Amino acid sequence: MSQYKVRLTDTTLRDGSHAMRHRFTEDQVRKVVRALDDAKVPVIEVTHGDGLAGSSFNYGFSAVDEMVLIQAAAEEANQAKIAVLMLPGLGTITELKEAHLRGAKVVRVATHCTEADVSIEHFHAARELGMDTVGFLMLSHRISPKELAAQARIMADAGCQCVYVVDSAGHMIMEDAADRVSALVDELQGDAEVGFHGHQNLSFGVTNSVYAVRAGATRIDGTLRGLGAGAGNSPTEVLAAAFERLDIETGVDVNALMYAAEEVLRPMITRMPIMDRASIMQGKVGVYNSFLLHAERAAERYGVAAHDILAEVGRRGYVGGQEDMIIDVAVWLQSQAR
Ligand SMILES: CC[C@H](O)CC(=O)C(=O)O
Ligand SMILES: [Mn+2]
Repeated sequence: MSQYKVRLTDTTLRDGSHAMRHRFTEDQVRKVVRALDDAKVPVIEVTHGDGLAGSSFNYGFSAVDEMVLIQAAAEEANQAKIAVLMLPGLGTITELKEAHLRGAKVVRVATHCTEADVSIEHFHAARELGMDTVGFLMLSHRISPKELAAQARIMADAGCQCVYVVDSAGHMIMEDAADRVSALVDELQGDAEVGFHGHQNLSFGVTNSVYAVRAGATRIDGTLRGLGAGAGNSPTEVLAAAFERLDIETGVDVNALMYAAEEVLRPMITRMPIMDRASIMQGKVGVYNSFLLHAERAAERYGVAAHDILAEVGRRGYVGGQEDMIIDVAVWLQSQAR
């Protein structure tokens, strides 16, 4: 019997939505959910890339109302639970209740790593609805393992059943992930599980996930073909194959996942995330991956380089939710060039 057991969550239809500019159609969602469900992936996340109610001028409009997509996903899934992401303040309990009515069974409440207290009400509401609850501490590299563990404690005390170390910038390298996961496991003492969400900016998404599992994480995120924000996520099919080789039990069908990645998702992809100059810069300086497309748009508009914008955003320490301030940086860089 394997020493390690892990529950995979696939977020192609949420984090992958960033790379798709939030253009997934209902038919695409149905096909991807069917394929992931056939591969026995236990949790599938479906929402606008920025979570419930993310469809907006600031974050980019969804092609199809996310509630329609959530319901379609719930209709297609036989064994998988459908998860939704929410950022308190953007998504509210009103949207959470509607997502639940449409069939969502899991909510992942995402906050900046120092702001766990803004999730308390959302966890209370989700538990009252009978949903599974997950906390998502974004940009987890920005604070020490000990400080992160204190934030995880706030989430667990509010009713969160699994707290994730989230490498939103793909900045972490091996022990960065392991030390944070260990600190959370020590702090939570079984009051909540610990998860890990990796990105590929420095090509460590899968390796960091292995380190996270060995440090005690029991839930790991991925996306098919690594479709996701910035340089993309840890690819679910690679995680599954690597875990199989390492005797880490996932319960998924690796061949069915490879089919899902290659035959089902690949033809839908309009922009494949890569480790290019801008996304490597995000990993190097620790900038939120969701900023990439915003920086590219500002770069084109103001005639400056996206990687320069992202480097400056890193110096200024911006966090998720400050997307509009990327324009300030682009304007400032343009003025410096004159
Ligand atoms: C919108 C939140 C963000 O994309 C969540 C996430 O996947 C991350 O921080 O990596
Ligand atoms: Mn992500």
